[in-house]
Parts: sequence; structure tokens; C-alpha cells
Amino acid sequence: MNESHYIQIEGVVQRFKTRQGEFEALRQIDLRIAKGEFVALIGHSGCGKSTLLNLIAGLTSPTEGLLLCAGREIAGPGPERAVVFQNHSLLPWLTCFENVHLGVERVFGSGSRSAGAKSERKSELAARTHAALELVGLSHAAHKRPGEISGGMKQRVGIARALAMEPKVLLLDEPFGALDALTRAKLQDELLEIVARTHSTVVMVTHDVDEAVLLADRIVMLTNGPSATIGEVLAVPLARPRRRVELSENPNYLQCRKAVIDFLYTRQAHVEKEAA
Ligand SMILES: Nc1ncnc2c1ncn2[C@@H]1O[C@H](COP(=O)(O)OP(=O)(O)OP(=O)(O)O)[C@@H](O)[C@H]1O
Repeated sequence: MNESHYIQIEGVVQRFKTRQGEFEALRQIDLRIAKGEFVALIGHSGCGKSTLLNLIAGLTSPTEGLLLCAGREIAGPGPERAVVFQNHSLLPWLTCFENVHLGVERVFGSGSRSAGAKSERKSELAARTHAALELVGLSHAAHKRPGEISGGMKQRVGIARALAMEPKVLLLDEPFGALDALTRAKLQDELLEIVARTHSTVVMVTHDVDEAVLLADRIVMLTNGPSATIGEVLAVPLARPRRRVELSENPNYLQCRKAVIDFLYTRQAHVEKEAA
């Protein structure tokens, strides 16, 4: 397997059947993502970012084209690809520990073991769950239910649940979109640290230009829909570890930021006016 082609998206078209007829959300998407790479998907609201992420997650299948992960066709969801949504999909009646444990059990649990092995397996599952909560700084809240913790903490539980499954690919759909600026910045920094430690391949949908430049190795910019496609791909030439305070005056940072803003608000804003 070619590690620079860990995720391959080849000639992908996505059409939806609607009451008004067929709607083409995405056309001719070609993208290759390397193992360990962090890719941000950015574009205006409704252009098709989530549609593309759902295809990589295997939650939907393309109308045309092909998606591969580690050389194998993506034919459905798989444990090697974990998704974190914007609205932390936690079960409200379970504690933080139990919410994370649920995912861990699904991936690593097994019903067909002897009683002795099973109890050891159980302790392993619990250890895995605790480690994930610790990674996102939530050990102290393991016993709390979602209704008893803040929005940022809930989002961290969602990230812990995804990380605990040890996915090769982390798919993030605006995971910090609903958070205040300070919590968002803190979680971005945590995500940078976690990804540096786990070497996960990450695809993250965002609306936020600064977030994309801070976190990503490459920024994939989608044109406006319908029939959205990749308008431009920008490599972010910033060394890691990245620290937001130092970056704010870094000429490469400012240049990347400008390029994305120019794409979104000059070139794509223009297309929007033409289409209207
Ligand atoms: N199941 C579906 N049936 C019909 N149309 C759909 C379906 N899913 C998405 N669409 C349409 O496809 C387009 C892309 O939607 P998508 O949710 O991927 O956009 P997005 O870029 O993620 O938007 P946002 O940034 O607002 O979350 C939109 O016009 C949307 O209405």
C-alpha cells in the first residue's frame, strides 16, 4: 500500500434524489490523503463538506467513483474510521465513562471468550476507556452524565470515544463549531497534541479559516454547490509543534490565511453572485 495514498477519492460524484428531481451535491472529487496527514475541508455552508466526510466514513456511498482506505474500497463504516460530529452524539442516560466504553466495547469487546479471559478483557476495555478520558483531560468527570457537564466537555467525550477506538482515521465534522472561542482554542490545542501523539490521519470539516491553518497540513477548498468540487488545495508550510501565539505573526501563517480568505470571500463569493 502506498502510504501517500492512504485515503483515495477517485472521480467521486454524489447525487441525491429529491422531490424536485436529482440534486448533484458533489462532482468529480479527486483527492489523495497520506497516512498521518491532517486535511481540513473548508467551503461555504451547504457546499458539500459533510457529504464528502460521510462518504469517507462509509455512511453513504457515491453515485459515481470510488473511495479507498488503505487500498480497500470503503463499502461502509469501519472501526479504522471514527467520526466526531458537531453535536456530540452522547447518550444522555449514560455516564461519560459509559459513553466512551460503549464505543470501545463495539470495537474491542468479544462475547465468545471463556469466563476468565472475559473478565481480563473487561479490565482491558475499562483501561482503554480511562486512558481515552485522560487523554482529553476528563478523568475527573468520568462518572458524570452529559446533562451534568459543559458543551466543551461533551465534545471532549465525543473525541475520547472516537480516540478510544484507536481509529487509523479520525473524521471530524465541525467538532468545535458549537463552542465559545476560548473553549474552541483549548480543544484545538488539545487536538494538536493528541494527533502528534497518535499519528492519526485526520480529515476535518470546518468553516473557520484560522482553525484550518492552525491545524492542517493541507487545506482542501470546495467551490460552492450545487455540483461542488475541489477548487484549490493549499499546503500549509508551518513546522510542528504549532503554537497559536507564535503563529499570529508568522508570515507563512498570514499568507495561508490570506489565500483561504481570498478563495472563500473573493472568488467563491463572486461565483455565488453569478449563480444567484
Ligand atoms: N440526503 C440528502 N438529500 C438531498 N440533498 C442533500 C442530502 N444531503 C445533503 N444534501 C444537499 O447537499 C448539499 C451539501 O450538503 P452538506 O451538508 O454536505 O453541506 P456542508 O458543506 O457540510 O454544509 P454546512 O457547512 O452548512 O454544514 C446541500 O445543498 C444539501 O442540501
